[in-house]
Amino acid sequence: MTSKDECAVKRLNTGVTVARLCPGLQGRARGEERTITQRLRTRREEAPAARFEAVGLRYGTGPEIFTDINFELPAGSFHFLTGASGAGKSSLLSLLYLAQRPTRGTIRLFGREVTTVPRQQLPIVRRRIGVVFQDFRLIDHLSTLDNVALPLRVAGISEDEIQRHVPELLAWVGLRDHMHALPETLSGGQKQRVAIARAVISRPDLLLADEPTGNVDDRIAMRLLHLFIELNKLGTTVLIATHSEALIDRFRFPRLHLEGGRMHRVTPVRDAARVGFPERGGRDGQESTP
Ligand SMILES: Nc1ncnc2c1ncn2[C@@H]1O[C@H](COP(=O)(O)OP(=O)(O)OP(=O)(O)O)[C@@H](O)[C@H]1O
Repeated sequence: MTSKDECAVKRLNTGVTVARLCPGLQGRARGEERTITQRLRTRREEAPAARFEAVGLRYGTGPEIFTDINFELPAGSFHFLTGASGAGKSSLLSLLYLAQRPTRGTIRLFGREVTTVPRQQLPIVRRRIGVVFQDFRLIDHLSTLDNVALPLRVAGISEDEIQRHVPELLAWVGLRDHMHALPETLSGGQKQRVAIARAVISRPDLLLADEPTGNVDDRIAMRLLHLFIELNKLGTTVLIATHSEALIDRFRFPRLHLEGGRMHRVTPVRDAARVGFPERGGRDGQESTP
């Protein structure tokens, strides 16, 4: 990472800059930002970003990996998703981004029942979701810049806007010198940052990230977390699947923990009294003292 990139990443704490960098889609044009207070007021009236009711899942004829999952992601919330390897974190995320349907139960996204939605209507819901996949899923023949620009191009954002925002966001995540590189020439950590930039560039309503800091060092991991937090302050509901105790300990966000096919809500002990009560921008978790 160059020193210019480092300065850029430090600016992430402002939030205002993230709003400028990630222009968003559909009615969230630049210059039309709602204030945090307006967002808070609106959020109270918003349906939960996601709601699972008695959800079960099995692959083929295998055992049920989820027996009875019930939980809700309130609009604008920030949660970590934890669980031992094989507990079902990636499977839960795949239900949330509609890559598969549950064996039973009901899933609502943004207030809409999606379990039975016809397949051709799924892209409308998916467009509101940004995903950072554990295996990145970059498009091999597209450069870093083109991979990240993809959601904006699909949404019909002008090339002018794309050329203004994408390079700046890439510089922020430390990829200024790799904008024209193909994925095969990037390290695991660099690919991960491309995947993150692609997921956040459209300022989705719901951001799902599967081990988004698994391939980077602690310093960059903290910076990427700040990017998610700033996005969350702008209204995005965030769910991050992670094994990283460093992240979980350092940031006092509530945890959804998968174990034995069920979901358990874990309230950060240090912050137990405050969880659920909006504070500093309405988040129910904040970074603890480093
Ligand atoms: N496509 C699939 N077909 C069959 N079984 C699967 C499939 N995907 C996952 N599983 C099984 O479902 C269970 C949950 O897997 P999943 O990958 O969701 O767990 P995880 O918590 O994300 O694990 P990790 O932390 O190791 O990434 C495991 O037993 C796994 O073998």
